[in-house]
Amino acid sequence: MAATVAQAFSSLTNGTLTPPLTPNVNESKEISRSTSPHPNITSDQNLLRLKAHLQNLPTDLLKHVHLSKIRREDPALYFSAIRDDLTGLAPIVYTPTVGEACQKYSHIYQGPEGLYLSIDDKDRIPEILAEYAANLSTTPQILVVTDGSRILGLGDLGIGGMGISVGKLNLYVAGGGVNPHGTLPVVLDMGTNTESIRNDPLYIGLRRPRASLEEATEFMDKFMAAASSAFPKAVIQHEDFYSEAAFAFLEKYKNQYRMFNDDIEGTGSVILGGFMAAAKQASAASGKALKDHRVVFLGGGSAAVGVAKEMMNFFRMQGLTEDEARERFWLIDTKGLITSTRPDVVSGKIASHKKYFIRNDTEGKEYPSLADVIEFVKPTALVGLSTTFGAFEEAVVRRMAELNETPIIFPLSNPTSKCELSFSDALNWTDGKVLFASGSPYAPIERDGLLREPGQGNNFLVFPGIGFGALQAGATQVSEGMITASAISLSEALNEEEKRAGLLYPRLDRIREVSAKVAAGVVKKAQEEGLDTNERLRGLDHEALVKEMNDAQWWP
Ligand SMILES: NC(=O)c1ccc[n+]([C@@H]2O[C@H](COP(=O)([O-])OP(=O)(O)OC[C@H]3O[C@@H](n4cnc5c(N)ncnc54)[C@H](O)[C@@H]3O)[C@@H](O)[C@H]2O)c1
Ligand SMILES: O=C(O)C[C@H](O)C(=O)O
Ligand SMILES: [Mg+2]
Repeated sequence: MAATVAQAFSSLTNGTLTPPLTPNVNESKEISRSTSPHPNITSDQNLLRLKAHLQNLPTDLLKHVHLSKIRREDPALYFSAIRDDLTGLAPIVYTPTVGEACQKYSHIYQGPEGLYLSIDDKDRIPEILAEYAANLSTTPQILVVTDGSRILGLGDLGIGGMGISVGKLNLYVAGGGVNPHGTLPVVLDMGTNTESIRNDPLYIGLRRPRASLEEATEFMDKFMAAASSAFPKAVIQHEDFYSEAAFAFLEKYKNQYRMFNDDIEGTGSVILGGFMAAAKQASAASGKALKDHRVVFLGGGSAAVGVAKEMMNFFRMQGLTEDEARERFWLIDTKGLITSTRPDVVSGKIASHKKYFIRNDTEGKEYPSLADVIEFVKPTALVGLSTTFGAFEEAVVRRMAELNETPIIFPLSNPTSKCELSFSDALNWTDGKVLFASGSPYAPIERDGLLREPGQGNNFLVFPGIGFGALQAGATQVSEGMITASAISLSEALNEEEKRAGLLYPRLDRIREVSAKVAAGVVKKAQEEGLDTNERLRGLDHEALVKEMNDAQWWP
């Protein structure tokens, strides 16, 4: 049985040429008489029908599946629905439902959604991509590529990772204004280490253990070279690679191709942006200097290390040196606080990406639990990137509220089933004092007659602007400076009303405006660093650049 099903889908994992997310679609507003069952059906009516149908579907996954079908058949209709209700539909087309869709990818599969490349075809990648490019009538501008090895906090989902590439590109279009015809989701199928997936008769990916990092790098080298040659102007976003591979690929390709890693750099940017607002509010309440904030991280993977490194810029902006800025951070992984005296550190077995944040000032004492570390550090901020549901327990959260007038608590793991702390517990256990942002969305809560709105510290607030800005600038690279510029632009995008309401991030219904500002910041920095090639945008001031970005956005 398994073999038959695998054979039936073998074309998928054989570098089959599949159309991009939304190929060659007729975008005319009225349906033509020849194809419509009735000449009076209008696009407005179709939109109303879609909204009504979605309301009648009982689960978020069914809504996700239905919307995926609409996206393939009629992208203008799909993106019109999202335009009208991004706040309501983002949780369906993106985090958290996209996580479940990736887990069940082979079960809900309705047809190809992008480019599926198999490691078995690694020697043919240049030909496959060249042929693919030759058959397209529109040129991809943004590629989101994953190997499915670490999808959100859900582990190795193999070819199911395609769902996340598609989900990210949905946000590029809806939030960033990229033309859907210019988006290309890619999954690199290198096997999966999740045995239950390999043994699932419906699984459409390669039934082999995941390739080693060495083999994967050989494949990636070919993919990056071939993709950059087939689509020379495109921006390539790396997504949800397991941490070791994520860092290895970023380091290898960063200066060579127009690429960035969303989990390391996009997340770094969005959390730096939110922390700038939170630290300001916390310092105003406590009188503590901005440079004296102390940040504890639960998690030592690509997201935690990427965010901590990017957040160091906050302290450098306060005048601290690199070493002084680094000393503001304490990282905890499954073995406890990362100290120079911990056995895996002493033996050199610790993963190389964690080494930068080893604490040298613990005098031989170890701090195995989060509660121990909180007592030792007395932090002002607590960040969760640990993939562990409920890891911010009541005692820890209450202690944060005792130590701080307004504790900053960011449980950022996705999806909701992996989140370290819910918004309601955060409010209850801090007596409403918390400055809160989570990776997956929570609904606002009324408390003491006030509507408390949680922040959503998710990289979707910046990656559309980073990619779009890099594209518009014709940037040759996506530099660290451009990433930091995106965070600063995000923090400056809060409007007066949002500031008065104490929000850490702009509201989602303004995402197009925010993305244009983020993109403008990215373009400006590319120009300053001499990485831009679009001469037309040179010499424009910030306002003019924002207008250019707005004008360049695609609307359904
Ligand atoms: N909000 C966002 O925008 C955003 C962006 C990127 C990643 N994330 C989320 O961050 C999470 C981590 O991603 P990653 O790539 O770093 O994954 P990872 O698996 O590489 O890292 C997880 C880290 O957490 C540590 N850990 C696990 N359980 C722990 C526990 N109980 N106590 C202490 N440490 C523990 C592990 O040792 C590891 O260092 C995922 O859930 C992902 O969805 C969120
Ligand atoms: O996909 C998301 O929602 C954010 C992030 O990229 C993640 O990996 O969790
Ligand atoms: Mg991700």
